[in-house]
Amino acid sequence: QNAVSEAAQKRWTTSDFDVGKPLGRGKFGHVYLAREKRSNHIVALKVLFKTQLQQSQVEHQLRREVEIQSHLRHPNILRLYGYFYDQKRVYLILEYAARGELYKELQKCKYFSERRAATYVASLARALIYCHGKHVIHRDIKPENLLIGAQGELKIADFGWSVHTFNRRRTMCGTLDYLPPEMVESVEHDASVDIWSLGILCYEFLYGVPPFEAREHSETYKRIVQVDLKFPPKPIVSSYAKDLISQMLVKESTQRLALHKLLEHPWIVQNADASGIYRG
Ligand SMILES: CC(C)NC(=O)[C@H]1CCC[C@H]1Nc1nc(Nc2ccc(C(=O)N(C)C3CCN(C)CC3)cc2)ncc1C(F)(F)F
Repeated sequence: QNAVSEAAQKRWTTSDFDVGKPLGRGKFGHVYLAREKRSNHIVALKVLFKTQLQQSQVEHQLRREVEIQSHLRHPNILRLYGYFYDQKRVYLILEYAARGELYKELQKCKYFSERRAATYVASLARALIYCHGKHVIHRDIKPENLLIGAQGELKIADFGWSVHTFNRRRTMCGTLDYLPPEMVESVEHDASVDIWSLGILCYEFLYGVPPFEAREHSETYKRIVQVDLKFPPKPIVSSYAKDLISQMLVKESTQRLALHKLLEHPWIVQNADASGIYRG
């Protein structure tokens, strides 16, 4: 039985790990560098306090996050190896991303070069094609949810908002009529929400700010629904990049550029490093 499938089934406890330095704070608790004693495998241990989870009523979201992320295997998706809990805490055993948080990197650089942005966008598109192929929508693609691996590759993390869209085929053989409301989950949107978010992310990689940012939420909301997309004169960005972003930030979700078409777009073809690794 290989280590991975063993990891998925094993009953873990904190005594299986040497817990090291804190990597930072997540939404519901701290994240620590840790080493699994038997395999010497370095991981990130995310510790969540049950009281906080209960207060925010996110237990079902956490269960969905664990269920979805533990089954995904892709180089640009952060692995979730397993979880365990004790009296007061839930522990997620996650892949350690050695180069840390992308949003900090973006803050430091202000904005990325077209090659770096295109390399990241292409690797995220490949990860989303993989997710959508498994009827999983991430729904929360943004710099804060992206980490950087040891080779400089991007890792989508935090599937807290992801959903497993209902596989209609499975239910279409039986009639929908007998399914209770909670089963016919109203996934009011489809995978194209991730294409929109990837377009927002591409813009922010190149300009350092998201396209519809405004002082007031009401203002941002208006700019989004009107798709009030403007490209500032600085920093200078190629017209190919603007063309790609304009094809993704389309109000009609069915008209957004499909992810496999994105990978053939001239801006991606000319700028993205095929391995998904930005080497500077
Ligand atoms: C997606 C999600 C929303 N985000 C998170 O969960 C955040 C919340 C806290 C940490 C991060 N979670 C993770 N972080 C890593 N790696 C990592 C993070 C930070 C640094 C870093 O820059 N320092 C330690 C620096 C070193 C220098 N000092 C000065 C500042 C901190 C280096 C490596 N791997 C896996 C995870 C994961 F996701 F598995 F938990």
